[in-house]
Amino acid sequence: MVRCGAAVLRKYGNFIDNLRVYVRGGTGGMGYPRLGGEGGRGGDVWFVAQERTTLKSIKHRYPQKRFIAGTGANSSVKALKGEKGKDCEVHVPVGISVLCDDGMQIGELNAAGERFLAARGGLGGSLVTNFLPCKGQRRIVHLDLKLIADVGLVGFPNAGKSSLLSKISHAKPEIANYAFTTVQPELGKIMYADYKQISVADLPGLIEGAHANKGRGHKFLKHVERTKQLLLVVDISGFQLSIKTQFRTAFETILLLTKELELYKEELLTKPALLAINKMDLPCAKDNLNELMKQLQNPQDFLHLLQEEMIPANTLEFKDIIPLSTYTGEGIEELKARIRKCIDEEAEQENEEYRRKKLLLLQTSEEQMNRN
Ligand SMILES: Nc1nc2c(ncn2[C@@H]2O[C@H](COP(=O)(O)OP(=O)(O)OP(=O)(O)O)[C@@H](O)[C@H]2O)c(=O)[nH]1
Repeated sequence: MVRCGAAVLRKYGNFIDNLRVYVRGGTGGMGYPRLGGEGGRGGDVWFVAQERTTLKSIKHRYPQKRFIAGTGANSSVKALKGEKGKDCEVHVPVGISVLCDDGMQIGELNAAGERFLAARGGLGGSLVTNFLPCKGQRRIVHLDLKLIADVGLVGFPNAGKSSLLSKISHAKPEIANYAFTTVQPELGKIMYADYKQISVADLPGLIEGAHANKGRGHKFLKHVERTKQLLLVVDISGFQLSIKTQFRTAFETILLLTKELELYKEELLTKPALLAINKMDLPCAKDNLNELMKQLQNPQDFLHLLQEEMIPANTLEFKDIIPLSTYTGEGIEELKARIRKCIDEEAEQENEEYRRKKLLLLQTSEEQMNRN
């Protein structure tokens, strides 16, 4: 069991999901005025997405976090057109957003091999520049990592997300009866008999007010953005962060989680969602579940139990609700099957959409050809 905040901080210190770096394109080469020669263009700085790369490893290898491309070659009698400077390629993890210093997003790298031009090299000296070379583009950018996983586990601390992740996948997260045991996103994979794999990310401890960056709010809510499916995990016996905070029933917990997601980004509520109700082995769990199901069927009849600011404007529509216990294993296989079904349905819908668009495109180009 992790007992003190120091341990938590130490573990968190291992995970980096944002890195500020300086990039500079190479300066162009000198032109050759007498012979009208043109200097080589400066090299460019590229970010290239690669599996198994972490921001931490970049920081470790390049502690100065400066990436500068090569200078273009000067024009000479032997080579009137100078050679281009050497490009600088920085391998970054998949799932990176590139942001300017003012927070504006300028690029995204979502698959291995994707490239982003971070800083363009300067032009070589030529007649236009009076044979003087131009400097390369220079700027500070932020590499912001958002995990890409098929399923994101969303729940308040102690709901049993880590326990669930280790039950359904091969991940070995830290588990303890202590809120915020999970302080960095943990990834696992569910393996199916037909070798299909579905990745699941445990997105650590949301708390009330996470949308306003309370706790580690934004740091983790941003990871939810790139998951295809949400799996809300709630403790059937309710949730209380500490003795100083109010106790929340499972129903209240679900509404609060919905509210946090909604306040952070409304679109998150349009993602397909499943609800896992954990700790069904506890005494009174069955009675609590009956009560909760009644509340979920007609939530509007129970909203008076909540303070107004806790009520989300929209509700999450759960594709399935699965009671389970990570202790006894009840419901685990069913959950795995439901996750699979939901992901497959989504993929089928995407394929259908793709086929429809392609057909439309074909029809339009055929019509255009006929008209010509
Ligand atoms: N009775 C019971 N306890 C459970 C069950 N699943 C998890 N727990 C316990 O609940 C506590 C919290 O479990 P975790 O898996 O660490 O919860 P978490 O949601 O990952 O917590 P954070 O890391 O704080 O976000 C631990 O003491 C677990 O042993 C369950 O099915 N039944």
